[in-house]
Amino acid sequence: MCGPDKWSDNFPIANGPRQSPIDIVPGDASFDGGLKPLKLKYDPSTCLEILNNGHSFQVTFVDDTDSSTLTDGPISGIYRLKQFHFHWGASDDKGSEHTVAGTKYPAELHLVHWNTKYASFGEAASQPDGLAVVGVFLKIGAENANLQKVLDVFDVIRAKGKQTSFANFDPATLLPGSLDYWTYDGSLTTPPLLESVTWIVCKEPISVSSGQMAKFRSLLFSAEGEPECCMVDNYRPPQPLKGRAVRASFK
Ligand SMILES: C[C@H](CNC(=O)c1ccc(S(N)(=O)=O)cc1)Cn1ccc2ccccc21
Ligand SMILES: [Zn+2]
Repeated sequence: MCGPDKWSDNFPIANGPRQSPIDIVPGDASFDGGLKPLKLKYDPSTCLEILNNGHSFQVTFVDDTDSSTLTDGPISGIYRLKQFHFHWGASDDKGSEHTVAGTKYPAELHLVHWNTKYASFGEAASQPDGLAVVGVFLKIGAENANLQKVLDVFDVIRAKGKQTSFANFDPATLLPGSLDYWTYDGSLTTPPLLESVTWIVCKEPISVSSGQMAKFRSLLFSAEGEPECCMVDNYRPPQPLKGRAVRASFK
């Protein structure tokens, strides 16, 4: 498996100056009163499909209009929602990409948005201000009924390459009550590891039950007809901060 340790062979940017994820140390983050509250406006009718892409599962959205957008927060302009996906572990003690003072969460949600000053996601993905990803930690607790709507279609997308239509899902139902956040300049956490992401990591986690985490682990990295390989530990470990500032939207 070409795990994270091998990525620098093919993607030298893996050792670049603004790689993600990072360990967020709350005491080292500087409160910035100039940061605006996040403004997330999502239209469930833009939800299109859900697919197993072999390294996670993702829910993709129609992004040819400003129906589902991220504005304000640390960014300027309008960023459109392209997709959301998750990262998780083989057990409940690991799985998130960002960590908080060394604490790993069992999973992390990423809502991926692209800057509409560029013509498309693909073009934006190679620009330093091209993408904005909202990260939300998942913490073991009560069953999450909104998340369950996504898990209920896993049987149809169990193997790599499988996809199915997925309509009228409102990603706002996966957001925590508080949208307090940390923000820093970073990258995609999977190859091509492009340094084009303004990261916006929510301080408050959402809940997931242990049984629901087991459902995540029922997905496969492998395609149909291949030896079954459980989709687990699809997270990149924290990368060097290299002098970057992490700002907090809250005191
Ligand atoms: C970079 C793209 C594939 N990667 C991603 O989209 C991606 C998004 C978010 C993360 S994370 N874990 O940091 O949130 C990681 C990878 C390939 N690609 C290149 C051009 C392009 C055009 C349309 C669709 C995909 C395209
Ligand atoms: Zn991700």
